[in-house]
Amino acid sequence: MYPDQPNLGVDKPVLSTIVFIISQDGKSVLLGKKKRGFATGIINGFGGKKHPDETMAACAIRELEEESGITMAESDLTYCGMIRAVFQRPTTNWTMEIALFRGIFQGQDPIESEEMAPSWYRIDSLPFQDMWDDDPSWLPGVLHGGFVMGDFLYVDKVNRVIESVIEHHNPSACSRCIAQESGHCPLIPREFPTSLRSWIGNGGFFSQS
Ligand SMILES: Nc1[nH]c(=O)nc2c1ncn2[C@H]1C[C@H](O)[C@@H](COP(=O)(O)OP(=O)(O)OP(=O)(O)O)O1
Repeated sequence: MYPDQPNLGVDKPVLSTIVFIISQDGKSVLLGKKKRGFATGIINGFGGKKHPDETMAACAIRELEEESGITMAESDLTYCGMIRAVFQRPTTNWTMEIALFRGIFQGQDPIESEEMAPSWYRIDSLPFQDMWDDDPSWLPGVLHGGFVMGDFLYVDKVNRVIESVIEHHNPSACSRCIAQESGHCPLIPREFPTSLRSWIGNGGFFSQS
């Protein structure tokens, strides 16, 4: 689960992106199974680490094309939130901050890359058993047009969230939250856990804004 460089993300968060391409009927999403490197075997949208000289949106466009062959303009993507994953390690933790984007499929079929094997999945039956542990708590909302900000603390070397806090800015878009009139995701604690704050360290995208 860890990237090759053990010190990456320790002093300041690794900034990265994910793009979710949604079918024109709104019922399916294009995802890819990671074939190599960090998080091999995990199914996710297309994305990766931001280069120093680019914006998050430019990174999203570049990574989408590198991993799926699909070309899109920045204006075709909608920014739909940010999640932060803190990975707990015995002596140091490291952090990844991930900007989320949504786009509508424009007819260009994806091509398998050396990094990702793309497939369409129905939004009402996403393959959560093979996805990141945080995804069930926010991805349905984002795929239905919502906006999310979330923090997740991961246990050492395991794809398992041990603490989290999440805010759906458009709670009506998330079916899990519709079930709870409060508008809060039932999967996460209502109060921001102070213990999670202490794991976050030196801040990054969130603290810059
Ligand atoms: N907790 C998490 N939940 C989630 O949904 N996606 C996560 C996640 N933690 C990381 N990711 C995603 C964000 C990003 O799209 C991807 C990590 O990017 P990679 O390490 O694959 O970057 P690159 O494609 O730049 O890799 P290299 O070219 O191998 O350096 O994993």
